[in-house]
Amino acid sequence: MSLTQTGKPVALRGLVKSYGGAAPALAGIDLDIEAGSFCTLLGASGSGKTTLLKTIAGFETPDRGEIRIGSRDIAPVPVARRNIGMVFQNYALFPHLTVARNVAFGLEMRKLKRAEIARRVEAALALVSLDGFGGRSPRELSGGQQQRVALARALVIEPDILLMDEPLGALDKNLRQAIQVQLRDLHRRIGATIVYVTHDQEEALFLSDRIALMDKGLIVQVGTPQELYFRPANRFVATFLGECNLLPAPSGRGEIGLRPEKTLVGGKAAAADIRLDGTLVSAVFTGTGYRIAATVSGRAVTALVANDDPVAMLAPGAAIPIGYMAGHAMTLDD
Ligand SMILES: Nc1ncnc2c1ncn2[C@@H]1O[C@H](COP(=O)(O)OP(=O)(O)OP(=O)(O)O)[C@@H](O)[C@H]1O
Repeated sequence: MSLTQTGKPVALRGLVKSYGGAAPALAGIDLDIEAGSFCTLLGASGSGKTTLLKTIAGFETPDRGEIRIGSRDIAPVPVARRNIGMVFQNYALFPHLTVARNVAFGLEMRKLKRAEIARRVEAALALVSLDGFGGRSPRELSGGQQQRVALARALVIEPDILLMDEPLGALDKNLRQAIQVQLRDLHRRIGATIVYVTHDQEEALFLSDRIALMDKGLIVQVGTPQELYFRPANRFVATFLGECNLLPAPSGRGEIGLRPEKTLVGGKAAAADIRLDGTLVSAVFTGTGYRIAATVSGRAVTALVANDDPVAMLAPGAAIPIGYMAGHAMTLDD
């Protein structure tokens, strides 16, 4: 048996949630998540990501607004009947139960037949590459393996949507990257709708079909990773997602955003559409090249150059031309 399924779409309308503090945790959220897509809620600490996830799950009740999963309004539906899978940072496995019993938990609650439970548990463990681990205790597993058990436990109930709150937050960087690859692959195979919370922008870029960037209880911009990276709506998005140089617009009104990889320095700036006078601050070796820090009229500018670029050999304080092609300048609303 496989756990392949078609996830359901999620529609959030005008969600407001206040805990009684000065500013609401959710200040009016509108968001459409396509069936079977991987949507990430990205934002700094306190932006409202977890509150939004808990509201969808049913652990928090919104003050206002509507949540639809598929065609049904889930406001009146209790947590246990929402058919939502959940995975959190601290795996919350039952330490006294075997891996198989942990995974079986949701199915036992639903009173499925024993043979059916065994079959689905086996399929779920295979899905997360833990075949043969059913008889072990969670204590005998690594952090990454425990997180995969938590994932199998969430998937085994064939949820309409899968909510994940910083599931890789407790893992070290190498393991996190390995599990990101597995998770992306798994999502492609099973077709579940996933709503994923992280504050790690690289993780969001790597995993998501769409990213909803949150700030102060609002969604600032939603789009594909490429849309947010190349067409940020405003300065906040431009600087939150990836690095961004901010320079005065050639028109003299407002600023433009320029990615370091589109920032030309030294000889390469000679052919640029827009040329500026810069001063070298430092050139730091990164392995793949040098990271150039410079200033232009008192503003900090970062550029990336190849290992053999003569600019990297100059002394700090040297005058260096800086430039960019007009098409690479990102117009920012504010
Ligand atoms: N149970 C609660 N009682 C009171 N205030 C809360 C509660 N939970 C969250 N908040 C407040 O609501 C706001 C949003 O918190 P939330 O946990 O949703 O943010 P987050 O983006 O998930 O942050 P983090 O990345 O740190 O988990 C914060 O100002 C937080 O202090």
